[in-house]
Amino acid sequence: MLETIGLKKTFKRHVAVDDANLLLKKGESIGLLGPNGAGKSTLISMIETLIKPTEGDVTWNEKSIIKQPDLLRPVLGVVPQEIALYKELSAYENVKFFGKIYKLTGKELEERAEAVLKLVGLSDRQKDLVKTFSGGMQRRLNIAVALLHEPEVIIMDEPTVGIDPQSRNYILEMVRDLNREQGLTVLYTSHYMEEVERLCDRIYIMDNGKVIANGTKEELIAILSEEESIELVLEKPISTFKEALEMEPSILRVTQESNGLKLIVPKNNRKLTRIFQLAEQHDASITNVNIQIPSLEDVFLHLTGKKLRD
Ligand SMILES: Nc1ncnc2c1ncn2[C@@H]1O[C@H](COP(=O)(O)OP(=O)(O)OP(=O)(O)O)[C@@H](O)[C@H]1O
Repeated sequence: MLETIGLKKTFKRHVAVDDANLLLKKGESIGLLGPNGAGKSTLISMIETLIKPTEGDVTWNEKSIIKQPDLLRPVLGVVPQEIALYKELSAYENVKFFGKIYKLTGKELEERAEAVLKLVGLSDRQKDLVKTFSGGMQRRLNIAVALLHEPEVIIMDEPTVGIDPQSRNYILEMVRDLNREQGLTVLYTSHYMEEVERLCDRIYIMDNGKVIANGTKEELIAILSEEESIELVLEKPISTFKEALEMEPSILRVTQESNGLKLIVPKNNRKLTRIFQLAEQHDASITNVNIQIPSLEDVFLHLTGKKLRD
């Protein structure tokens, strides 16, 4: 069991992480969601014992790893946000190099190297130089390196940023299998709500250094149980129509979407007639209306006032 207790990190006068309490139980998969600068990487770096907290503690099976980093390090795998590989070496050479850092040698190293390359689907490219790999293949190799020493816990910091959909899908399926079938405990940070929804048992939402909510997807959505969203598909954007909707007391929030507007309104108080009246007044042509129960994205917006990928 991995736990952060009142964790805080201050850089000069800027509080990057403030009183963060996270609990990651054995075999669980948790997601850490937050906009840029929310403090996710700083929080993770403290768990990885790469930076020291200003206040608070991180415990592994109830023992402080701030005091004894070596309790967690041997069982922790880390997939950093930036790809950390030697581009002039082959995939196999990279894996062997990092294996030696984990103190693997001889037959054991060879077996583990083969196993992780197979797991990430790179066995047939193992002799090729990393510089010839696509971004997605490099990410997969980065994950292979993190799994070499058969960790119990893996921390992945946005492991699918900037890669092709096929590699992304491969990585998501692999992490899911490792968690569900092999019991690997996973802490996964992402900008992609759908990834966290797909992979994680529980989700922590961070903003401005604070953990502002946590729970299962259903629990988080229940925060908005009194609300629903109305999607208005518009022929073309009309800024005065958006402004008029924003002024309307019965409409809680208005956000711009690619093909129109999304409104959050109280349940049972949709005031659709009023919306259509305003559309007419502002010459806005509504081509479609969808009424939906809130999504996790709506919860995020409700809690942080921001879209996840602003
Ligand atoms: N070494 C540092 N010195 C000063 N400020 C820092 C340092 N590291 C992070 N910060 C600041 O702390 C805040 C949190 O940053 P952090 O990188 O943890 O956010 P994040 O949620 O991981 O964002 P992203 O998704 O962009 O990686 C930011 O305002 C950042 O500028």
